[in-house]
Amino acid sequence: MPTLVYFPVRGRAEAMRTLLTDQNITYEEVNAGPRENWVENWKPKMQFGQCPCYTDDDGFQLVQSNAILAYLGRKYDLYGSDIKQASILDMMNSAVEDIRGAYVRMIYQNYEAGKEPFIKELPEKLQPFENLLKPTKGYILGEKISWVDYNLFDLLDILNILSPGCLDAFPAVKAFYERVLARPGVQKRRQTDHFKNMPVNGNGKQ
Ligand SMILES: N[C@@H](CCC(=O)N[C@@H](CS)C(=O)NCC(=O)O)C(=O)O
Repeated sequence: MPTLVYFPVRGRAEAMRTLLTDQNITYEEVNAGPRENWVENWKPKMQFGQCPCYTDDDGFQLVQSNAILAYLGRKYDLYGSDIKQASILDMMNSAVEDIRGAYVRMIYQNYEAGKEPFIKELPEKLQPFENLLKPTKGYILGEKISWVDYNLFDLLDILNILSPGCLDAFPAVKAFYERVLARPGVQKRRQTDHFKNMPVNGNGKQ
C-alpha cells in the first residue's frame, strides 16, 4: 500500500490526501512527528530533509509536494489529454504555488504584521484564476478533474479560512471551490476525524 509521511497538519499534504481519497486510492498515513522523532528518524532519510514523502506500493519514493501531486496526476490519468493541456496544468500549478509559498512564509515568519497586507493583496492574486476558470464552467480543463484542481481547491480552502468570504467577489472561483467541495470523495475525506481534528498549519496559525 502507498504511504504518505507527514505531520498531523493539513499543510502541504492535504491536497494529495484529498486527491487520493477522491480517486479511491487506498494509502497509509504515517505521522513523522513529534519533532524529536522527525529529526532523529525521518529527516535524515528525506532527499531534501523535508516531507511530505510519498512511497508507492512498488517502493518508488518521492518528496516535494508538487512533484508528488504531478506523479499522481500522471499515474492516475489526471494530467490532461495532450501536452497543451498538461502544460496548462503546469502553469496553473505554478500559480497556485506562487500564492501558497507566500502564504506559508506569512504564516510561519510574519503572521502578526503580514496577515493584513496579505489579505489586502488577495483580490489581485485571485483575479487571474477568475479569468481562467470563467470559461471552463467546470474544472481547470473542463469536465474532467485534474491533479491541479485538488491543489487549487486546497489553496482556496486555506485562503477562505484566513479571510472568510474572500472568494465571494469571484463567482467562477467560488463555483469551482464549491464544485470540488461537493464531490463525494472530497466529502469522504472531510468527514474523517483525521481531517476534522487537524490544524491547518504546524504553528497553530491559520
Ligand atoms: N518544497 C517542499 C517544502 C516542504 C516543507 O516545507 N516541509 C516542511 C513541512 S510543510 C518540513 O518538512 N519541515 C520540517 C523540517 O524542515 O525539518 C515541498 O513542497 O514539499
